Parts: sequence; C-alpha cells; structure tokens
Amino acid sequence: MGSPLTNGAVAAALPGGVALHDGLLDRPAQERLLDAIRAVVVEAPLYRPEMPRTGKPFSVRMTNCGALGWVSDRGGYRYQATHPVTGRPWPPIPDMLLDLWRDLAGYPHPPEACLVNYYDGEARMGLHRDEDEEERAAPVLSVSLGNDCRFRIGGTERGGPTRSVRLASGDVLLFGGPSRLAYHGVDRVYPGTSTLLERGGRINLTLRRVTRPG
Ligand SMILES: O=C(O)CCC(=O)C(=O)O
Ligand SMILES: [Fe+2]
Repeated sequence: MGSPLTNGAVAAALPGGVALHDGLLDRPAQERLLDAIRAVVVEAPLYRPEMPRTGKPFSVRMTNCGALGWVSDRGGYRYQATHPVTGRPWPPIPDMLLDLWRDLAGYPHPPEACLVNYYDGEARMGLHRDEDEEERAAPVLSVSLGNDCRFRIGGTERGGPTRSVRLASGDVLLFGGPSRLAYHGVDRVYPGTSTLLERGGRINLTLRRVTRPG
C-alpha cells in the first residue's frame, strides 16, 4: 500500500496530510469492530465529560481503551491511565484497531489511546485541535461507525477556512503531517443513515500516540 497521506483523488480535495479511506471497513468488519467496542464499553462505561473551568457537559458521551485515555473535567484536558468514574484501568485497544494503525498510520510505534465518542440525538463536537499529545509525528486515525456525519476540517489556525466532508460507517480518516494540528469538529449527525447501531447515533474511534517513544 502507498502512503496513506497521498490517497489519490479523494485526498486531493482535502488539506495536505488528511487522507480519507472511504468505506474501508465493509459491513462484516464494522460488525466485528462494533462487538469489540461493546466489550470495551462493558468494562469502561460511556460517561459524559465536562468542559474545563465551566463544567458544562459535553453533548457526546465518551470512554477509552488503551494504556491512556483522554478525559476532560473542570481541571482541564489530559490523558490518564484510569476511567474517571470507575477508577479502573482502561481495557486494551482491540486488535482490529491495532492492525488498522499498523497498516495505515505510517508510524512505527503503536497507539496508546483510543478515544470512543458516542453521538446520539443532537450531539456534536465543536472545532478543536487534538493537541494534548506530546508526540506529534504520529497521525490521528479516526474510524466512523453508525450514522453519517458532517465532519469539518480546516487549517492549523483558528478562524481559517474550513471544508466539510461527509463521513459514513466504515470510513477511516487520518490526519497527520501538516494537518496533525488542524482544527476539526462534527457539525451534525444525520439520523437514519445507517442500520449498524440498533439505537441509531454514531460512534467515532480515534487512535492516538500520546508519548514520544524513549
Ligand atoms: O467524531 C469525530 O469524527 C471526531 C472526534 C474528534 O475530533 C475527537 O474525538 O477529538
Ligand atoms: Fe479531535
């Protein structure tokens, strides 16, 4: 496979360093991955994080797997080794996701965190950068399951131009290189666009390398 960051015509319409692998996971693969994520959620239940300082609840619910998990509360954004509600270590990252990272990330070390976002109803995610990771040489690898969404991505400066791309179940998006610190967010999820999740909604998984290999 060639570099995931030069993915032909689709990538050409996206900012440099962003690669969309449209429909990479077929339906059986999506179902296998969903089963693995269900097992994660049994051990590490979804919870609703809060914004730093204000304590305003997120509209998405979250959990993690991996040695580290991304959390947000009044104290700020950070990675930590335990679930903030149960106090237990996060469960391991499913092999399927580790395989995807190995095949696509173009980075020689494994991811340490997989953030699981669950969007139901009106849930969305405002424009932000993933910047709590010390290691910036690794891309962020994002997998979408369930209903389609309108994903927005821009440049590395707040307030710059953005474009939107529709992400569907089974799509894998990488942002790395010059787009590793690009602003991005989810404007909305389109109800009834996938039958994968019985109760509807959308799951997004993002694999991240957090620490610099020593
Ligand atoms: O849900 C998505 O597609 C994006 C999630 C995201 O940007 C994040 O969790 O940092
Ligand atoms: Fe993000």
